[in-house]
Amino acid sequence: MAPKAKKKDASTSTGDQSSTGGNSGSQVLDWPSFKPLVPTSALEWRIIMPNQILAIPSFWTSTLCKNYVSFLSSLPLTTTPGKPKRGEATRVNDRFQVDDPAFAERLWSGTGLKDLVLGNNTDIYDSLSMSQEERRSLWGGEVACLNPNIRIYRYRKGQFFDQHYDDSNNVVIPGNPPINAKTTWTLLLYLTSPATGCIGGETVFYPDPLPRRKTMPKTTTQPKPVVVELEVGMALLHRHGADCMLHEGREVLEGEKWIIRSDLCVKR
Ligand SMILES: O=C(O)CCC(=O)C(=O)O
Ligand SMILES: [Fe+2]
Repeated sequence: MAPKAKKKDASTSTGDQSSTGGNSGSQVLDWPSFKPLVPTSALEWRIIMPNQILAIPSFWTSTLCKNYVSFLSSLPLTTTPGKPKRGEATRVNDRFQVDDPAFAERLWSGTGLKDLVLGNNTDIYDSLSMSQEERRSLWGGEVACLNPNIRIYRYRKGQFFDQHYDDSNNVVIPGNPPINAKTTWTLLLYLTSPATGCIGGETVFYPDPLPRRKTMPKTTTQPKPVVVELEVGMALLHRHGADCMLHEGREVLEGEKWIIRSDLCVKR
Protein backbone atom coordinates (compact mmCIF):
# COMPACT_ATOMS: atom_id res chain seq x y z
CA MET A 1 0.00 0.00 0.00
CA ALA A 2 1.28 3.47 -0.90
CA PRO A 3 2.41 5.66 2.02
CA LYS A 4 0.01 8.60 2.00
CA ALA A 5 2.48 11.34 2.82
CA LYS A 6 4.30 11.01 -0.52
CA LYS A 7 3.89 13.45 -3.44
CA LYS A 8 0.95 12.99 -5.71
CA ASP A 9 0.08 13.75 -9.29
CA ALA A 10 -1.98 16.94 -9.22
CA SER A 11 -3.21 16.36 -12.76
CA THR A 12 -5.54 13.53 -11.79
CA SER A 13 -7.51 15.34 -9.14
CA THR A 14 -10.69 16.84 -10.50
CA GLY A 15 -10.24 20.01 -8.50
CA ASP A 16 -7.03 21.12 -10.14
CA GLN A 17 -8.04 21.21 -13.76
CA SER A 18 -8.19 24.95 -14.02
CA SER A 19 -5.01 25.61 -12.09
CA THR A 20 -2.57 23.46 -14.03
CA GLY A 21 -2.91 25.22 -17.34
CA GLY A 22 -3.40 23.76 -20.79
CA ASN A 23 -7.03 23.12 -19.97
CA SER A 24 -9.49 23.49 -22.78
CA GLY A 25 -12.49 22.51 -20.61
CA SER A 26 -15.06 20.74 -22.74
CA GLN A 27 -14.02 22.23 -26.09
CA VAL A 28 -14.60 19.85 -29.02
CA LEU A 29 -11.40 18.87 -30.79
CA ASP A 30 -11.08 17.54 -34.30
CA TRP A 31 -9.09 14.43 -33.31
CA PRO A 32 -7.68 12.52 -36.31
CA SER A 33 -9.33 9.16 -37.02
CA PHE A 34 -7.72 6.01 -35.62
CA LYS A 35 -6.21 4.82 -38.90
CA PRO A 36 -4.39 2.64 -39.57
CA LEU A 37 -4.98 0.36 -36.56
CA VAL A 38 -3.70 -3.15 -36.09
CA PRO A 39 -6.54 -5.68 -35.75
CA THR A 40 -7.49 -6.45 -32.17
CA SER A 41 -6.70 -10.12 -32.79
CA ALA A 42 -3.03 -9.12 -33.26
CA LEU A 43 -2.81 -7.37 -29.88
CA GLU A 44 -1.49 -9.05 -26.75
CA TRP A 45 -0.96 -8.20 -23.12
CA ARG A 46 2.60 -7.88 -21.83
CA ILE A 47 2.68 -8.46 -18.10
CA ILE A 48 5.39 -6.19 -16.73
CA MET A 49 4.48 -6.71 -13.07
CA PRO A 50 1.55 -9.01 -12.26
CA ASN A 51 -1.47 -7.12 -10.90
CA GLN A 52 0.35 -3.78 -11.14
CA ILE A 53 1.79 -2.91 -14.54
CA LEU A 54 0.47 -4.23 -17.86
CA ALA A 55 1.20 -3.13 -21.40
CA ILE A 56 -0.15 -3.60 -24.91
CA PRO A 57 2.78 -3.23 -27.33
CA SER A 58 1.94 -1.70 -30.74
CA PHE A 59 -1.54 -0.76 -29.55
CA TRP A 60 -1.31 2.11 -32.04
CA THR A 61 0.65 1.89 -35.28
CA SER A 62 3.65 4.17 -35.74
CA THR A 63 1.82 5.99 -38.56
CA LEU A 64 -1.11 6.76 -36.29
CA CYS A 65 1.25 7.94 -33.53
CA LYS A 66 3.04 10.21 -36.01
CA ASN A 67 -0.26 11.70 -37.18
CA TYR A 68 -1.27 12.33 -33.58
CA VAL A 69 2.02 13.99 -32.65
CA SER A 70 1.55 16.34 -35.56
CA PHE A 71 -2.08 17.07 -34.57
CA LEU A 72 -1.26 17.49 -30.87
CA SER A 73 1.60 19.85 -31.73
CA SER A 74 -1.03 22.30 -32.99
CA LEU A 75 -2.75 22.49 -29.58
CA PRO A 76 -2.00 25.32 -27.15
CA LEU A 77 0.10 23.36 -24.68
CA THR A 78 1.04 25.06 -21.43
CA THR A 79 4.26 24.52 -19.50
CA THR A 80 3.59 23.37 -15.94
CA PRO A 81 5.11 25.52 -13.22
CA GLY A 82 8.51 24.19 -12.08
CA LYS A 83 7.59 24.86 -8.46
CA PRO A 84 4.77 22.54 -7.40
CA LYS A 85 2.10 23.28 -4.82
CA ARG A 86 2.67 21.76 -1.39
CA GLY A 87 2.31 17.96 -1.51
CA GLU A 88 2.50 17.77 -5.30
CA ALA A 89 5.28 16.21 -7.35
CA THR A 90 7.61 18.42 -9.37
CA ARG A 91 6.85 18.03 -13.01
CA VAL A 92 8.17 20.08 -15.80
CA ASN A 93 6.39 19.37 -19.04
CA ASP A 94 4.00 20.93 -21.52
CA ARG A 95 0.45 19.77 -21.24
CA PHE A 96 -3.06 20.07 -22.55
CA GLN A 97 -6.17 18.82 -20.81
CA VAL A 98 -9.65 18.34 -22.21
CA ASP A 99 -12.86 16.80 -20.93
CA ASP A 100 -13.95 14.77 -23.96
CA PRO A 101 -16.27 11.82 -23.29
CA ALA A 102 -16.65 11.10 -27.02
CA PHE A 103 -12.89 10.80 -27.55
CA ALA A 104 -12.53 8.66 -24.40
CA GLU A 105 -15.25 6.37 -25.75
CA ARG A 106 -13.49 6.12 -29.12
CA LEU A 107 -10.19 5.30 -27.46
CA TRP A 108 -11.98 2.61 -25.44
CA SER A 109 -14.34 1.00 -27.96
CA GLY A 110 -12.86 2.11 -31.28
CA THR A 111 -9.54 0.35 -30.56
CA GLY A 112 -8.75 -3.08 -29.14
CA LEU A 113 -8.56 -1.76 -25.58
CA LYS A 114 -12.06 -2.64 -24.42
CA ASP A 115 -11.84 -6.17 -25.86
CA LEU A 116 -8.46 -6.78 -24.26
CA VAL A 117 -9.53 -5.51 -20.84
CA LEU A 118 -12.85 -7.34 -20.89
CA GLY A 119 -11.30 -10.46 -22.41
CA ASN A 120 -13.73 -10.42 -25.37
CA ASN A 121 -12.68 -12.70 -28.22
CA THR A 122 -9.52 -13.75 -26.38
CA ASP A 123 -8.72 -16.62 -24.08
CA ILE A 124 -6.41 -14.47 -21.95
CA TYR A 125 -8.33 -14.89 -18.70
CA ASP A 126 -8.90 -18.60 -19.36
CA SER A 127 -5.22 -19.12 -20.07
CA LEU A 128 -4.40 -17.35 -16.81
CA SER A 129 -7.16 -19.38 -15.12
CA MET A 130 -8.68 -16.15 -13.81
CA SER A 131 -12.18 -16.34 -12.41
CA GLN A 132 -14.75 -13.54 -12.78
CA GLU A 133 -14.03 -12.49 -9.19
CA GLU A 134 -10.27 -12.35 -9.81
CA ARG A 135 -10.84 -10.12 -12.86
CA ARG A 136 -12.98 -7.78 -10.79
CA SER A 137 -10.29 -7.59 -8.19
CA LEU A 138 -7.60 -6.99 -10.85
CA TRP A 139 -9.42 -3.97 -12.32
CA GLY A 140 -10.86 -2.78 -9.01
CA GLY A 141 -14.53 -3.43 -9.86
CA GLU A 142 -16.81 -3.69 -12.87
CA VAL A 143 -14.93 -2.03 -15.73
CA ALA A 144 -17.00 0.70 -17.39
CA CYS A 145 -14.96 2.98 -19.67
CA LEU A 146 -12.07 5.44 -19.85
CA ASN A 147 -11.90 8.72 -17.97
CA PRO A 148 -13.13 11.56 -20.26
CA ASN A 149 -10.40 13.71 -18.68
CA ILE A 150 -7.82 13.38 -21.45
CA ARG A 151 -4.36 14.75 -20.80
CA ILE A 152 -1.67 15.32 -23.38
CA TYR A 153 1.94 15.61 -22.23
CA ARG A 154 4.94 16.74 -24.18
CA TYR A 155 8.36 16.52 -22.52
CA ARG A 156 11.26 18.23 -24.20
CA LYS A 157 14.95 17.94 -23.37
CA GLY A 158 15.45 18.45 -19.63
CA GLN A 159 11.76 17.94 -18.76
CA PHE A 160 10.55 15.21 -16.39
CA PHE A 161 7.84 14.16 -13.92
CA ASP A 162 9.25 13.56 -10.46
CA GLN A 163 8.34 10.60 -8.21
CA HIS A 164 4.67 10.53 -7.21
CA TYR A 165 1.54 8.43 -6.78
CA ASP A 166 -1.57 8.75 -8.97
CA ASP A 167 -4.86 9.28 -7.15
CA SER A 168 -8.14 7.54 -7.80
CA ASN A 169 -10.91 10.02 -8.67
CA ASN A 170 -14.67 9.85 -8.86
CA VAL A 171 -16.08 10.73 -12.26
CA VAL A 172 -19.56 10.98 -13.73
CA ILE A 173 -19.74 9.71 -17.30
CA PRO A 174 -22.40 11.66 -19.19
CA GLY A 175 -25.18 9.58 -20.76
CA ASN A 176 -28.74 8.55 -20.22
CA PRO A 177 -28.52 7.66 -17.41
CA PRO A 178 -25.08 9.03 -16.42
CA ILE A 179 -22.66 6.47 -14.94
CA ASN A 180 -21.06 7.09 -11.58
CA ALA A 181 -17.55 5.73 -11.86
CA LYS A 182 -14.13 5.91 -10.24
CA THR A 183 -10.67 5.59 -11.75
CA THR A 184 -8.58 2.55 -10.79
CA TRP A 185 -5.73 2.28 -13.30
CA THR A 186 -3.67 4.93 -15.15
CA LEU A 187 -3.48 4.65 -18.94
CA LEU A 188 -0.40 6.03 -20.70
CA LEU A 189 -0.20 5.82 -24.48
CA TYR A 190 3.33 6.47 -25.72
CA LEU A 191 3.54 8.18 -29.09
CA THR A 192 7.33 8.48 -29.26
CA SER A 193 10.43 6.45 -28.38
CA PRO A 194 14.14 6.19 -29.27
CA ALA A 195 12.90 5.17 -32.76
CA THR A 196 11.56 8.72 -33.18
CA GLY A 197 14.60 10.34 -31.58
CA CYS A 198 13.37 10.50 -27.98
CA ILE A 199 16.14 9.49 -25.60
CA GLY A 200 15.41 9.11 -21.87
CA GLY A 201 11.91 9.73 -20.51
CA GLU A 202 11.37 6.15 -19.34
CA THR A 203 8.56 5.58 -16.84
CA VAL A 204 10.12 4.06 -13.73
CA PHE A 205 8.27 2.27 -10.93
CA TYR A 206 9.65 1.76 -7.44
CA PRO A 207 8.25 -1.31 -5.68
CA ASP A 208 7.72 -0.85 -1.95
CA PRO A 209 10.72 -1.96 0.12
CA LEU A 210 10.26 -5.46 1.52
CA PRO A 211 9.89 -5.71 5.29
CA ARG A 212 13.38 -5.94 6.77
CA ARG A 213 14.38 -9.19 8.46
CA LYS A 214 17.38 -9.21 10.76
CA THR A 215 18.85 -12.24 8.99
CA MET A 216 18.76 -10.67 5.53
CA PRO A 217 21.60 -8.62 4.08
CA LYS A 218 20.58 -4.99 3.52
CA THR A 219 20.60 -5.24 -0.28
CA THR A 220 17.73 -7.73 -0.43
CA THR A 221 15.30 -5.28 1.19
CA GLN A 222 15.27 -2.78 -1.70
CA PRO A 223 13.62 -4.25 -4.80
CA LYS A 224 15.01 -3.06 -8.12
CA PRO A 225 13.10 -0.27 -9.89
CA VAL A 226 11.03 -1.42 -12.86
CA VAL A 227 12.05 0.61 -15.90
CA VAL A 228 9.50 0.85 -18.72
CA GLU A 229 11.30 1.89 -21.91
CA LEU A 230 9.34 4.05 -24.32
CA GLU A 231 7.88 2.20 -27.30
CA VAL A 232 5.96 3.95 -30.07
CA GLY A 233 2.28 3.01 -29.83
CA MET A 234 2.53 1.06 -26.58
CA ALA A 235 -0.32 1.43 -24.09
CA LEU A 236 0.68 1.07 -20.45
CA LEU A 237 -1.76 0.48 -17.64
CA HIS A 238 -0.74 0.69 -14.00
CA ARG A 239 -2.79 0.37 -10.88
CA HIS A 240 -3.42 3.61 -9.02
CA GLY A 241 -5.12 4.98 -5.92
CA ALA A 242 -4.36 3.17 -2.67
CA ASP A 243 -2.36 0.47 -4.52
CA CYS A 244 -0.36 2.82 -6.74
CA MET A 245 3.38 2.25 -6.93
CA LEU A 246 5.73 5.20 -6.56
CA HIS A 247 6.74 6.16 -10.11
CA GLU A 248 8.28 8.88 -12.24
CA GLY A 249 8.78 9.99 -15.83
CA ARG A 250 12.56 10.24 -16.19
CA GLU A 251 14.17 13.30 -17.70
CA VAL A 252 14.12 13.46 -21.47
CA LEU A 253 17.70 13.74 -22.72
CA GLU A 254 17.10 14.21 -26.44
CA GLY A 255 14.08 14.74 -28.70
CA GLU A 256 10.45 14.88 -27.53
CA LYS A 257 8.33 12.47 -25.50
CA TRP A 258 4.59 12.58 -26.21
CA ILE A 259 1.93 10.79 -24.17
CA ILE A 260 -1.85 10.59 -24.17
CA ARG A 261 -3.08 9.98 -20.62
CA SER A 262 -6.43 8.76 -19.35
CA ASP A 263 -7.58 6.27 -16.71
CA LEU A 264 -9.58 3.09 -16.57
CA CYS A 265 -12.91 3.58 -14.78
CA VAL A 266 -15.05 1.09 -12.88
CA LYS A 267 -18.65 1.54 -11.73
CA ARG A 268 -19.21 2.78 -8.21
O1 LIG B 1 5.38 10.56 -18.26
C1 LIG B 1 5.44 9.50 -17.65
O2 LIG B 1 6.21 8.60 -18.00
C2 LIG B 1 4.63 9.30 -16.41
C3 LIG B 1 3.39 10.12 -16.36
C4 LIG B 1 2.69 10.01 -15.05
O3 LIG B 1 3.20 9.46 -14.11
C5 LIG B 1 1.33 10.57 -14.85
O4 LIG B 1 0.72 11.06 -15.81
O5 LIG B 1 0.83 10.53 -13.72
FE1 LIG C 1 1.74 9.18 -12.53
